[in-house]
Amino acid sequence: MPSFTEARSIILDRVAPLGVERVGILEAVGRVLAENLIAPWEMPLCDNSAMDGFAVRADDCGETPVSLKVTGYIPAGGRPAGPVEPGCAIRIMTGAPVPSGCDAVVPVEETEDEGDAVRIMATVARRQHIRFKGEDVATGDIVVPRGTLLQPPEISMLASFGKALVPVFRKARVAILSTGDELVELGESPAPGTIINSNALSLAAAVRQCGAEPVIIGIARDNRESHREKLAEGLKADVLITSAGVSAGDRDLVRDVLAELGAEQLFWKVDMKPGGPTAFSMHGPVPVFSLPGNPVSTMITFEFFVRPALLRMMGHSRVVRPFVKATLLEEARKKPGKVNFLRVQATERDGRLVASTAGEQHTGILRTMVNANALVLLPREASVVPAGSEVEMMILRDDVTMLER
Ligand SMILES: Nc1nc2c(c(=O)[nH]1)N[C@H]1C(S)=C(S)[C@@H](COP(=O)(O)OP(=O)(O)OC[C@H]3O[C@@H](n4cnc5c(N)ncnc54)[C@H](O)[C@@H]3O)O[C@H]1N2
Ligand code: MOO
Repeated sequence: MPSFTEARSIILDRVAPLGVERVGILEAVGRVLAENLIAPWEMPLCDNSAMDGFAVRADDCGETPVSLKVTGYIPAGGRPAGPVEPGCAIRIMTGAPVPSGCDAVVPVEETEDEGDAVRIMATVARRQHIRFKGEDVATGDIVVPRGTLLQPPEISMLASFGKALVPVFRKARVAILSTGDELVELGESPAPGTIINSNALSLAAAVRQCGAEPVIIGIARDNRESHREKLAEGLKADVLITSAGVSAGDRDLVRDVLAELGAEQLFWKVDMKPGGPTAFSMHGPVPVFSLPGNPVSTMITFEFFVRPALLRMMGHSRVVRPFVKATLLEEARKKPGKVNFLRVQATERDGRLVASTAGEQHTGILRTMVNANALVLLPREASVVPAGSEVEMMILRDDVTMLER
């Protein structure tokens, strides 16, 4: 039986980035750039002022205070002005091209207005307050490499070079199939013995959170025909996720029917709890994740196995949530023989991460998952992990280290 890291490696060895598509620049946020952005021109395009003030010749300002005749004005967006005569200055705004002959800009705060002239009060160094042509980016520089996750700074760079359409890795289309005769759809009333198909929604939410596109294809009932029909439909997507029907029950048909449809099973059962009965197979290029049906197990196995795969398929290079060190605040107990993941509430206390249990840890308890923001790894052979132990913890929610104000 593979460990969860071995199982994840088996998956990641089998998946690769999908194709490339061009999307509008704002649609590209959160996506991964599929081609290097090479600067088609330099930036800035000309020497320009970094301050509102006066463009001067530094040589005229050897001894300050000194008065210079103001012979012109260049606003931002103004045209580059001709050479400036010795003893003269040009009023200039931030971003405006520095006129030829000038080699420094004096901020307005360091001057006094004298009508037709300006009095320069502070000392002036050559090159001060000028943004030089090409100092940011040279023509031909790779300014955003292929594989970069696009965030506002990269969007700024793309926009600066006129890229309205951006090549990004395609979104994965992820089919989500629930299985089981006990399931009813959201909107129907549950009765004893039935259960609302919440896994389809939690999985769709998780898929969407990864930036992929969920396609909920409904419920396969507990017979071979229904499984065959629904699984075949799901296999048309880039990825198929099923929930339930993978443990030892006599109606657990998912793996069987997948094999019948030609899928190659790469593992079934992982050394972890929750999530033990997870199976993974490939049907041609389509990865198929068969997740256990307990809603908690479904979400946890999505985190460990599906999320990294979807991210890789969409071009991300950082695909695995890390484990960080934390101090466990209460004793945890378990049966030896399997790695367990304890659902915890993580917080930062005096600069250290601490974890306390998020509630009853039975896999059937959904509320504990709602209360949790992290998982603590309890090692395979441990039976008691004492309070105060340093443990490995995986943070699941992005706001854990944000401050409440
Ligand atoms: N004899 C054994 N029994 C079980 C084992 C085992 O190893 N031997 N493993 C247990 C573990 S661990 C888990 S996890 C579950 C996983 O079983 P399945 O994946 O086959 O899922 P089901 O038994 O069909 O359902 C489990 C549970 O989840 C509920 N469920 C199912 N689908 C949904 C859905 N779409 N939305 C919400 N809830 C769902 C279902 O009603 C059950 O309560 O097996 C143990 N048994
Ligand atoms: O592995 Mo099951 O997912 O423990 O409840």
